[in-house]
Amino acid sequence: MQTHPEVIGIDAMAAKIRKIPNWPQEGILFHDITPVLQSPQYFRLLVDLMVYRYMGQKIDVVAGLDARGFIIGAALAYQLNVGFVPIRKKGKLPFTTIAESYQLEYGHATIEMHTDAVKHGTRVLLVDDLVATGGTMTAGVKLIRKLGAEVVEAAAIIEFTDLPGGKKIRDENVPLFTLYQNSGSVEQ
Ligand SMILES: O=P(O)(O)OC[C@H]1O[C@H](OP(=O)(O)OP(=O)(O)O)[C@H](O)[C@@H]1O
Ligand SMILES: Nc1ncnc2[nH]cnc12
Repeated sequence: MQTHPEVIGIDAMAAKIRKIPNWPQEGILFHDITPVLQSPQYFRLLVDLMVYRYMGQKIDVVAGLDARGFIIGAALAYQLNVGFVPIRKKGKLPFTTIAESYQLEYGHATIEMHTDAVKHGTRVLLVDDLVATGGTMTAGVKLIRKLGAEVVEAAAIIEFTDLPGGKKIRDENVPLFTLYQNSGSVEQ
């Protein structure tokens, strides 16, 4: 019998995202991207799909949101041949910072950015793994804009369609690009 190689595509990549019910708290269906990152084929697909989207868009810098946005964002920045800026959870950056507090699906947090990370007019691509309520991504947009830079687009692997994150980001006049959309809080 003939065997067929696994078809590598967005649907197959999405199927690799592991769903953990009630983590980190009751009622949350946690979407764990580590199986995607562990696979050389799917990690490459994920980064390459974003590289092809942004390679002609005159991106000056990729900003990644703590912590999973660092993994995708740094690989993307390397391939686009631009710098990488980490937007970190409060208290981790050593130089002068600006801060923004926000709510997310399972709590609240504050993120910070170095004041010299971007300049007026810098064209920034903002990256994370997942958009749920959009609180984290929107806080990132606000930080970048406080420094006078432009958010060309916000990009993530997953967008939850049953939460208002996508709308919240687009209401800030920031285009949102996601590879995969699902009703995140409901077991499929
Ligand atoms: O759209 P939102 O409701 O804001 O949720 C999305 C954010 O939540 C997760 O990060 P988390 O704060 O759990 O941090 P981690 O990456 O350090 O786990 C995820 O990686 C996004 O950054
Ligand atoms: N359900 C979820 N899974 C993974 N990361 C998240 N960030 C916010 N909500 C999340």
